[in-house]
Amino acid sequence: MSPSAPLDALVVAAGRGTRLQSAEDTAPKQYLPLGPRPVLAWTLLALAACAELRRIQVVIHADDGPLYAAALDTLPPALRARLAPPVTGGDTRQASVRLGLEALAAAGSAAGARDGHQLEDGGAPAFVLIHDAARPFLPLAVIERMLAAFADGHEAVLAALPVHDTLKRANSGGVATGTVDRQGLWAAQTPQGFAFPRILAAHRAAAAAGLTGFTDDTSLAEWAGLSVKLVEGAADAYKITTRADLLRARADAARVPAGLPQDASAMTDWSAYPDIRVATGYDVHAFEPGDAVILGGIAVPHERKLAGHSDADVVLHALTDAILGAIADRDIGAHFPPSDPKWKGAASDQFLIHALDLLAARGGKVAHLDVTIVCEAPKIGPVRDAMRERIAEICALPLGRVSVKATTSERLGFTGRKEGIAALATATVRLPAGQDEA
Ligand SMILES: Nc1ccn([C@@H]2O[C@H](COP(=O)(O)OP(=O)(O)OP(=O)(O)O)[C@@H](O)[C@H]2O)c(=O)n1
Ligand SMILES: C[C@](O)(CO)[C@H](O)COP(=O)(O)O
Repeated sequence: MSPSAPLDALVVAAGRGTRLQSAEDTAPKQYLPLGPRPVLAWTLLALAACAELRRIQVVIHADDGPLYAAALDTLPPALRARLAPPVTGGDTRQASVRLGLEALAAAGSAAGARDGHQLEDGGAPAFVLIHDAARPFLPLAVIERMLAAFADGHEAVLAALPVHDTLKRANSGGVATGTVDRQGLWAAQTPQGFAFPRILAAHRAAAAAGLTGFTDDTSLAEWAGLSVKLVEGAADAYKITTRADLLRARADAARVPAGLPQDASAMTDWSAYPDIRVATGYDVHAFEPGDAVILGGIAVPHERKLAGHSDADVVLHALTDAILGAIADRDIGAHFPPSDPKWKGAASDQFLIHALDLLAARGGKVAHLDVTIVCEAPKIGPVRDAMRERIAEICALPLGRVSVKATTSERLGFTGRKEGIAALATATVRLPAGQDEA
């Protein structure tokens, strides 16, 4: 995939959610609320985090026009402008995907003419990511792994997770009849990404052959002879299928900092945030005996660990202070006193999330984060990207807005003597006008 090859997403949202629906629910699962917005709106926000994505085609049920319109009302204009007019789906997921693909193909032949919609059609895409509306919390890192696979020349790419549970086959009476070898088994998620002409042809061929039973697009692609490349999916990209999944999603939505959906920066109209603030944070922790340090939210194997009341993650602590600095709201110690036993051994992502919540409460957004780690060891280069990904995930930021750097202090001072690690962070945040109160 060349950087300029047009990439579109297709979101299938025409199902009825029969495995979840009960008397309590007034709508199919993709329109049920998860905090401030329905499932489908979260899904679109997550996809829109991908700056390379040109347009999103949603496939809806013929009965769901008003529900779809209400879902769109919860989204910012910048995102709505990237949506093609919705098209009506079919009786199966397979049929809905095919109808969505046909709409994207038709965009190629009727550029700019559909429904007088403001979106510049610009032709059919070169690549398409097909995604379930029912998977609202797709991390941007998964999309980035898929784009990397396209760039490596793969024409069909599946986000999937290795199966870790022992698998049983059972009879209709619920009695085990055998154990399935899980070696080499993966659970398919979405997105599933394809060279657009290849998946369109495959779906057309399956329909022409009267084959209607494909539960996902990569099984159809395999049938059509495409080789499917697996990339690592994410536990967070789970599908809402049952009521238990819905309750899990409601809890997850509550943990996402208010006003900071997953693509907060990618979709932001920054002109609405004229108050630009840059603040710094600094933290130091000493080494003590151990076998790994926690840095930037990940465990880095090392001959020592960092001593501290919490997990002693200097990187997340420095970032937390930088964000608190930008909103002039004291420092991490004031919010999370080391004297409070509650924070003993605490994972530091919660400190950072608290600072992000305070920023969001003022209507603000993070524009950029930059950290410098000062230590002789461990080596930061090999874990830099994992650290960036974890920070981006915690802060709901695109990866391109998170920077991690490292330096030694030339064997000078306490870091040079390998007595501990220091981290310096800079946060650039943007706020709406009028946030001057102390
Ligand atoms: N005719 C269909 C069936 C499913 N889907 C979409 O495909 C995704 C994955 O399907 P699934 O979880 O099975 O959704 P439902 O079919 O709605 O659920 P159920 O099988 O419980 O009825 C969902 O986003 C769903 O809206 C669709 O667009 N058209
Ligand atoms: C596409 C899919 O979400 C991949 O896991 C899945 O196949 C949808 O099928 P379901 O059986 O209807 O959940």
